[in-house]
Amino acid sequence: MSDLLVAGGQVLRPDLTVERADVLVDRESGDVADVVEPGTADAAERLDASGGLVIPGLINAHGHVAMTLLRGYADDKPLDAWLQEDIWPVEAELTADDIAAGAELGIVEMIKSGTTAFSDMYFHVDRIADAVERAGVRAVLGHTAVTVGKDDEAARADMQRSLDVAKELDDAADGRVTTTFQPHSLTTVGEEYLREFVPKAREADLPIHFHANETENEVDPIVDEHGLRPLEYAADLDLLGEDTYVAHGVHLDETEVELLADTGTGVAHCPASNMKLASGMAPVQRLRDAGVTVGIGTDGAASNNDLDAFDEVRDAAMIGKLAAEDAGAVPAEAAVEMVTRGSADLLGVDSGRVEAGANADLAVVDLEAPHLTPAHDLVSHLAYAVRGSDVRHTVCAGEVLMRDREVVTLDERAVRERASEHARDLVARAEGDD
Ligand SMILES: N[C@@H](CCSC[C@H]1O[C@@H](n2cnc3c(=O)[nH]cnc32)[C@H](O)[C@@H]1O)C(=O)O
Ligand SMILES: [Zn+2]
Repeated sequence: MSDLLVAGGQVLRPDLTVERADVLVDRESGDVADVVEPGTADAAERLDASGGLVIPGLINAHGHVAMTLLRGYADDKPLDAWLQEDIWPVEAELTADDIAAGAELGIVEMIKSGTTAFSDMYFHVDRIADAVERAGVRAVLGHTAVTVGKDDEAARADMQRSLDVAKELDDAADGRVTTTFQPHSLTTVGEEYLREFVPKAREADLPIHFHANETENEVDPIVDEHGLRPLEYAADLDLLGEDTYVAHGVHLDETEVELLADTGTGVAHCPASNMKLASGMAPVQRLRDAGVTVGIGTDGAASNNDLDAFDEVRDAAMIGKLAAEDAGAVPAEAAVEMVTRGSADLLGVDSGRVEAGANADLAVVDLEAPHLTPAHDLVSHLAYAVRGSDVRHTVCAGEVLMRDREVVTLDERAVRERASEHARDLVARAEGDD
């Protein structure tokens, strides 16, 4: 038998109701086989969910996982200054081994806080895919291309690399890795390169992911140069569509919201990063009202500064109310829906719901804690009160990744030690070069 039974707890159903049930997992297919009456099924392996809530593993729709190495390295600056003065000079020194160490750290952090899938934009992506494979999580990866500051040959090579990596790594790690073509943003990739390479990505049927409308500094130059709003410019470049999702979408006008809705383009909302870099407040309720699919992401650990998706759900609910000036905006159900079904839609994975046939990507949240007492409404708790450290077990593709708060696929202590070493050496190299 290759079944796993997550037994003895309550289960969050796709309609966001909660019931007492056991979840039967078919480890062969990696799917949920059934959600059954408590005590009516048995299996070769059991995970104890008593006193807990079984939820779909959270899905982190946008980030840069290896940036865990830069956590706390540079804070308290706006995006442009932060990237140009602090982050890019250090990233220029990053080796493939650094990125492997940072990716492992980020993945361990996500497994520990109940995240089973993430979307990532970075480089040395083969090493990130390798970490994903060993850790057992699910990821949508890609090589992020930047052309500003590069000569024509280097710029074209970077764009080509984004295409090549997306083709090569698609379906890696037994299908747990899929890919996107990734121009970094509309201001860090020149128009000529977008005109040349976006059609190639479309031809190859590659989904597309890029940063858009994150800060006002990113909007104004496009309006000045093209006389178009950034997403109108993106539409003109054939960048929008059902298999495109943009990160951020903070500064959007009404035309752009409609463009997103009409083209089926998704938005990965990153509330903590937007607050920390003072980028602005994404109009999340307006996007949802217009029918835009919104997922939730942490962005990199250097602008957050953690990868706990529960924090992000709470931030999304909070800042969504501020942005709409309405305490009824982005209610708990909406926030929970975004980090599960919404993010799953963006990533193109059949996760984010505990239901027969869906991927068995699950987390069990321990409810026996003072900050989760009493339990009037567990969806409210998931949005406003649960923390990543409340997660007891994590399962992805039917395999147990964390049991009783202990990560079983990677050695947490070794991963932390290796990452600390790489981070220290990296910063020494970068600062020594000045
Ligand atoms: N720096 C590389 C490739 C970029 S990877 C993705 C980039 O996104 C950067 N990044 C992280 N967070 C954000 C954000 O919020 N907005 C824009 N870029 C970000 C990150 O530091 C990283 O440099 C090159 O020059 O070719
Ligand atoms: Zn980002």
